Amino acid sequence: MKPLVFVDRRLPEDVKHYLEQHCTIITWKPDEARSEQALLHYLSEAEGYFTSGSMKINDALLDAAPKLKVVSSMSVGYNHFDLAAMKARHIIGTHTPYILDDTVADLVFGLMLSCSRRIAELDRYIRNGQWQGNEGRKLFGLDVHHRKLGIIGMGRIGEAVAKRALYGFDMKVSYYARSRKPELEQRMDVSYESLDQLLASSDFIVLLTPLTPATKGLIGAEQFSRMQQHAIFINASRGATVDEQALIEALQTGKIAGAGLDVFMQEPLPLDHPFMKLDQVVMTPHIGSATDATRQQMAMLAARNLVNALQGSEDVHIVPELRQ
Ligand SMILES: NC(=O)C1=CN([C@@H]2O[C@H](COP(=O)(O)OP(=O)(O)OC[C@H]3O[C@@H](n4cnc5c(N)ncnc54)[C@H](OP(=O)(O)O)[C@@H]3O)[C@@H](O)[C@H]2O)C=CC1
Ligand SMILES: O=CC(=O)O
Repeated sequence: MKPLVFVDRRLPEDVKHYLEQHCTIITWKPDEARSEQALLHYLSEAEGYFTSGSMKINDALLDAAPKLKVVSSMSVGYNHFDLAAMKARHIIGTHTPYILDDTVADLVFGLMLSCSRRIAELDRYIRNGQWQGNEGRKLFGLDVHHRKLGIIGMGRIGEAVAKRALYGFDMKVSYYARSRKPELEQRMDVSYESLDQLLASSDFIVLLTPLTPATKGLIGAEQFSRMQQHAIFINASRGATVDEQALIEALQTGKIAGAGLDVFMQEPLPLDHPFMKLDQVVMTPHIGSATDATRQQMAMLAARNLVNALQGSEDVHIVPELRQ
């Protein structure tokens, strides 16, 4: 008998077809309200759960899903996994690393360029009928090329960002991570700096760590105070890695020049959020990996992870903390 799996999102046709060959799929009914209660009901019989990160995989969910063996997340980040709760129940938790690196790195560069050359702000300027044609320096921005980029979290995506900076924009690149990376430093012209050094010396600072207990609030008031006044800060990791109130103050008081944000403490961001009033902030709605091609590959990889894990195959991207 095929295992029952709950799928919490619409799948591309070929991914659905692949899953159906190996599993019996249950999913939301058309127009069904996506309540937690309904989800727990669906999960009560499921052996597999295909998710995208919107639900916390915690004790409450796992208690309601006694047959669950595998949670396959269509994301590389897995801060929605309560690792202790999953470990205690021997749940296999999988994610989709590598295939989205270039797509996310492209967005990071988009945010860097948009902040420094004021693309979003000046788009609004034209649309508002403000363009006179004699503005001069008023519309000037900052160069990206030949400046210094500091990457906090030099993993898969960090490396893809570094590549663009070094080979596309002739930038100087330094990084901070938990461990120093001699192999990477040999392969690419990047150098390790302490967090404080990196913050003080970089023109652009890109945050790309996972959200963990150690990175929660990693960048706060003290860190913003170390940055240069012309620095531009980009967060593409998770909202909670930054103290948003401290970021707002740093922007309002001119401690830093701008911020490009793809992730927020509260998503979707409420309309009355202070970021909305800051022209020097460029925001995107958590779309780092959101291209058709990349999302298609992520969906297929998540489906293969689910099927392979249910079949006991080792060809599965289990998150590091849950590997045997
Ligand atoms: N905005 C979006 O749409 C997307 C956001 N993301 C986010 O990006 C994150 C990174 O993804 P990816 O590059 O694949 O992950 P990796 O695991 O490859 O890289 C993570 C990096 O963060 C570093 N790191 C971890 N903990 C700390 C810490 N406490 N202090 C300093 N550095 C730390 C790691 O250090 P070390 O190498 O020393 O272990 C590593 O260099 C994801 O977890 C997710 O949150 C991912 C995809 C899309
Ligand atoms: O935020 C997206 C992810 O893949 O993680």
